Amino acid sequence: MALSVNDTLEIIYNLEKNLGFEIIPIEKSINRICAQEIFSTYALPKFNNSAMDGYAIRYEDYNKPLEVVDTVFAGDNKDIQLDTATCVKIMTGAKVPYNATAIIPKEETIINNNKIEITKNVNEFQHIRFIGEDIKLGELLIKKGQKINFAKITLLSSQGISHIKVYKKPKVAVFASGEELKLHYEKIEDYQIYNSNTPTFIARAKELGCEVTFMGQAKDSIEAIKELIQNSLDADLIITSGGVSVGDADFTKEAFNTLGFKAIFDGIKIKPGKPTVFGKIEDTYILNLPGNPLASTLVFELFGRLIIQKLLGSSQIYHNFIYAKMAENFNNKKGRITIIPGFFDGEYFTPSQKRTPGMVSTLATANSIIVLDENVEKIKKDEKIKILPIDWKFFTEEKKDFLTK
Ligand SMILES: Nc1nc2c(c(=O)[nH]1)N[C@H]1C(S)=C(S)[C@@H](COP(=O)(O)OP(=O)(O)OC[C@H]3O[C@@H](n4cnc5c(N)ncnc54)[C@H](O)[C@@H]3O)O[C@H]1N2
Ligand code: MOO
Repeated sequence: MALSVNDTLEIIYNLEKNLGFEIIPIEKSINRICAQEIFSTYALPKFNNSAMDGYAIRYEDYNKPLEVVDTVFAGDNKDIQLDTATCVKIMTGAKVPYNATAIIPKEETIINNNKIEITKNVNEFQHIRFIGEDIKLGELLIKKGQKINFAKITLLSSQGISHIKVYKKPKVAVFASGEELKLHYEKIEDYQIYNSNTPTFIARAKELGCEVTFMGQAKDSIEAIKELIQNSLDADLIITSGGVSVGDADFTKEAFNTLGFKAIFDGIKIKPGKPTVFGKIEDTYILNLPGNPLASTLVFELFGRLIIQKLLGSSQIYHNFIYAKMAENFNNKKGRITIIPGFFDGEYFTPSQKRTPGMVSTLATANSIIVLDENVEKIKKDEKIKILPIDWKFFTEEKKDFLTK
């Protein structure tokens, strides 16, 4: 029995997996998922320091000529106390004297006989960067399950943290079966086709942060498929495609079953991709996608990516979306939740024209999907829709004015 989309998603949200971890240098942690809570061990700034090259003064003295009694550079460790009508020359980043309550930028002073006069209005505490105003001591900086990106590296390095605990990359094994299939580097006959699904899922699983192994390609026989499955069982997830429907040569399901496969779901009430099967042999999850190239990739984008988020240890396991407008009137056959690929230009979503389940060309020009409720029959031009990005570096080939005015 095919499962509803909601039930399928609930199963994925609640998947269980013991995730291994490793401790690695932060330089190697980009795109990895943090497996610990990281708290600050230093306040930042560590001490009150100057935001300008200029003079540190006592605010109450600002309208007097002030004698320059010392100079402090960034990195100096001087404990200075200002007397009445004195100031110190100070550099950006240098420690502010204990009782200094304003910094005067150099260009707002006139210096004469080692005394400065201030030429502009002064506000109390101006240009002082106060201890802890950026990061407080003991503040939670990175949560378990968050992805490390360049900005998290900023946090870690600013705290002098050299190594962190991250979840191990999920091991993903990919293979395909089908007598008609050949790999892209093989010679093919007129009656054969290239296997495009396996390279697709290898590439996508790598993009999503997995350690991926290509296991090979089985002939359409139970024995051949069984061998591939057995060789893949040290993976956390096997992704395979094809052989799930009812054709006479669809042996994949049978091969899995003879190896103790426990189905978690068998079929999803979705279009395309209904014959998707998901289950487990021992500790290895198995996602058996339909053979049709577009069907398998779309179903993977909606469900497979979330399975991978779970296996990565990410706390972001739900789809987010962007509101957009439909670029044209659109008709849909109602009855099943439907995934429509298309192109989002930053404002409008244009459904891909060619999008039948067996096509391979569609996603190369799409960058997002919309998922239509089973009752949707029509969407009007300009109607508000929710898009799920599938290619999320937001650059464009078209020159655009991106300034908010
Ligand atoms: N009588 C029925 N026939 C079909 C049904 C059905 O319910 N009743 N469902 C259709 C749907 S929906 C889909 S999707 C496909 C699923 O078929 P399989 O998953 O068993 O896949 P195959 O039969 O092996 O192949 C389908 C199609 O995809 C091509 N293919 C397969 N693997 C690859 C690959 N690695 N790279 C590129 N192309 C691949 C294959 O050549 C076929 O054209 O079943 C429908 N039929
Ligand atoms: O999974 Mo099939 O491609 O729905 O048509």
